[in-house]
Amino acid sequence: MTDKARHDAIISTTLRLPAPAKLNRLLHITGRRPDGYHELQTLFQFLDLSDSVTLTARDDGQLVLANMLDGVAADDNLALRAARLLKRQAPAGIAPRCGATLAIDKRLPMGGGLGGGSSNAATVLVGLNALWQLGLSLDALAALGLELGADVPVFVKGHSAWAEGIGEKLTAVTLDTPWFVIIHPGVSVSTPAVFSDPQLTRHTPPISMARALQGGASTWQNDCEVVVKTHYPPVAQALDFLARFAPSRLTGTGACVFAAFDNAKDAKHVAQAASQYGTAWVAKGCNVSPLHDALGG
Ligand SMILES: C[C@@](CO)(OP(=O)(O)O)[C@H](O)COP(=O)(O)OP(=O)(O)OC[C@H]1O[C@@H](n2ccc(N)nc2=O)[C@H](O)[C@@H]1O
Ligand SMILES: Nc1ncnc2c1ncn2[C@@H]1O[C@H](COP(=O)(O)OP(=O)(O)O)[C@@H](O)[C@H]1O
Repeated sequence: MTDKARHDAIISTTLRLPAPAKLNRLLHITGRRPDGYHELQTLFQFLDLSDSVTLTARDDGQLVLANMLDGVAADDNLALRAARLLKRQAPAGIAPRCGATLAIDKRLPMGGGLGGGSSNAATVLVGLNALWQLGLSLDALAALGLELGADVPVFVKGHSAWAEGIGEKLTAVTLDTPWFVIIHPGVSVSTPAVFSDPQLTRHTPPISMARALQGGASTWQNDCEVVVKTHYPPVAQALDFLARFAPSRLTGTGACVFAAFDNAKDAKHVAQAASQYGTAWVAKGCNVSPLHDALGG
């Protein structure tokens, strides 16, 4: 098929894809790099709780955001930035006609530690790679995604992972898949502010992946928790509420907190009782990202 025939075959295509949330089941900060970024060890897991991203191919070469997100300028929107970045990788013959309209149906709280923005970006990279038939590997897309944010590669790769570096050195792992109650305590936590806090634990001794997995969920900690609890009392209150039922943790730099349950019934019961602590969701952990499920693995 010529480049033009290939392109003509796809211009009327629309893909509606999930952009799932993630949890950091464990998050250790093990050092600080000369560029100010922090070295991490983390266990990423996806949730069956997602934004939805609709990608409609267009042949005028334009990249258009169909809807704006509150407080995010179009040029800063990670979904649009991902599309622009990918378009620059298209072969010269078809690049001028690689266009798309992007519509984001937001369910995930922004800046909540669930990685929604990074996930939107990853879904756009993976989805437009398919729509424009660019044939880039997941590894190549993950490397591109890292230019947009430390969390983008894991969403591109699409499997629960042990991550090191700034979150980009990924080893796929299989974790337990409990039901989670996730609470957003209604405050906004700034990731840069947490990482620049003088009180942050920055030198947790690195552990091996095997040891982290052997220890199991009861041993998993988040090094950002102390600082975030101190500055945001509603986060501390939501953690204390969940801890009445099961071990509770912060995800990422917050503000969302979570706890794991064996069954949906118990999780729903706790979520219903959580209303005074914020917005609560019940979601199941998954080892394969809903994005990759939707694309057929
Ligand atoms: C720490 C995590 C864990 O998942 O937190 P959440 O953002 O999900 O809460 C992430 O790695 C965050 O990833 P992401 O949100 O993509 O971060 P970026 O945009 O790359 O960085 C935002 C800012 O956080 C700081 N930062 C981020 C990651 C890191 N490993 N070290 C850092 O010091 C830097 O100040 C950077 O300017
Ligand atoms: N498509 C997007 N969805 C969500 N947030 C976005 C998006 N594009 C840019 N952002 C910005 O990225 C920040 C981090 O968003 P998000 O990934 O949802 O949270 P976190 O990094 O805390 O897990 C938001 O506060 C917002 O300003």
